[in-house]
Amino acid sequence: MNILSVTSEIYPLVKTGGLADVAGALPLALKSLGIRTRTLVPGYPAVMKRLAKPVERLHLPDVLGVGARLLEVTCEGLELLVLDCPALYDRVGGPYLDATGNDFPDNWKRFAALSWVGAEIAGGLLDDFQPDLVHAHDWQGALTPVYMRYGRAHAVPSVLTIHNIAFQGQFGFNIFAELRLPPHAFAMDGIEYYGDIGYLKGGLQSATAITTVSPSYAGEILQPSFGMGLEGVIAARENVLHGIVNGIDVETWDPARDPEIAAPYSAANLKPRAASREALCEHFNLDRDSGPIFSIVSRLTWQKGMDLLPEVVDDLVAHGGKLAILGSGDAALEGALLNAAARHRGRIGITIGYNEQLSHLLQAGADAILVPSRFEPCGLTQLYALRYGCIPVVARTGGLADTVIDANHAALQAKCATGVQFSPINADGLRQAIHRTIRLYADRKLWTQIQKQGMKADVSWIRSAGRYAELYSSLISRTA
Ligand SMILES: Nc1ncnc2c1ncn2[C@@H]1O[C@H](COP(=O)(O)OP(=O)(O)O[C@H]2O[C@H](CO)[C@@H](O)[C@H](O)[C@H]2O)[C@@H](O)[C@H]1O
Repeated sequence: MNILSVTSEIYPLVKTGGLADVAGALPLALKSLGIRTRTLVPGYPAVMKRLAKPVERLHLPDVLGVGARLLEVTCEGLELLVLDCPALYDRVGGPYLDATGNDFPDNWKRFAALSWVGAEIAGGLLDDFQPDLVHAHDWQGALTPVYMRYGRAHAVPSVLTIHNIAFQGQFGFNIFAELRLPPHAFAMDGIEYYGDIGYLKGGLQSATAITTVSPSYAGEILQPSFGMGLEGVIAARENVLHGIVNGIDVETWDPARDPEIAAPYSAANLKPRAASREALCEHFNLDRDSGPIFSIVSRLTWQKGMDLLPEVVDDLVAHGGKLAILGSGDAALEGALLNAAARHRGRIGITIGYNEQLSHLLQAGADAILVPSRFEPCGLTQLYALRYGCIPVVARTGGLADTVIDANHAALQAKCATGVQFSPINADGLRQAIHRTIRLYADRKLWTQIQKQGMKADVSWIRSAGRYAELYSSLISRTA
């Protein structure tokens, strides 16, 4: 089976969040099931500099009006097709934002071009690679099924995965002519979205099947409170909606072999965690007392519930806890958390920024991680935490609810608890969850039991890759 994946990020080449982790890990997991995935990604500078001896497959003189090349290369075990289009991607900044943090004004064209090329490949652009199915991700890949539907690849099945419905790719009608879609694509069952153009909306209308990254979130996005305006579109396609929980790359995230942590350890011997705890205290300038260390590895945004933190930190410290924060995002939140750290020297430490290495040390050295997200399609940090014996303290929503077993009385009795869940998702809920975690931490035997139980949880891709494989097969056989 040949799959074309279309994504705007892929670990380890370019990552701003969980999409990159999934786009990077799923092809490797599918490979062991005999499924070959090639991934189409934009040739940002971060990608181009990682490519060793890429092969130029095609010169594309007119990708929505700009010239481009399609390169082929294998990198870190991933088979990549790189859209090298300097006019669209050779920029200072990240994949979506310029150096000052603003959206590139032509993002609509940058990702329409990616999707257009994806659809062309589905339609037979490459003589040695005919995808049996196309798997597109988020709004940046969402026009792929749209171009397929209105073009020559209409018979090839497609899957669109929603990783974050908060980002929908909505643009003014004025771009329509430049997208080179037929006039009838601007319709309610196409890409028209409240008089504008909706990339994710169009993708949801056009893909053969829709997935999101946990069963609970698949149910939630049918409701107005989570669907962010798309609940009606999704409800109309509920019969092709699937929730498949994410796995993690258990090779990269393995406390027994992780070069980024102070000492390797496993569930059989958790003692070496102490070395990472010490390194973490050193980095974040935290007191060396035995109080529990909570951690945060997150975008500092409302989605992630990070605005709740300033409201609970004084209480966390008053109860003997410490907090190590790694994140960046909303400037006002960064300011509030820097202020909290300044008020609580030795108890709260913060590193503003994105730091992959440090995120590993936090999982290995902290006692618990706080994930108070307002909504969370799946969430990956709690899965890394489970694998590292760092107790996840999570809001009861989406994939967080599906992957962490709350340490309630029954679960503790049955020895199956792996973390702490809380609701309602507000400052009081989080405060209560922190109190409960501190009480659990005081019982060292119980705490170790929860750590070990979490480390036993299957967070690998094996099961979920199997579910994607089943879905792909069923769609391919239906359209064959
Ligand atoms: N400052 C920092 N330094 C280093 N690493 C940092 C960091 N901030 C975040 N990260 C890392 O970025 C990733 C974040 O992934 P998440 O799944 O938690 O959320 P995200 O909202 O990006 O993903 C969306 O897509 C994914 C994938 O489907 C869903 O799990 C999720 O629910 C959805 O919102 C993790 O690998 C985390 O360790």
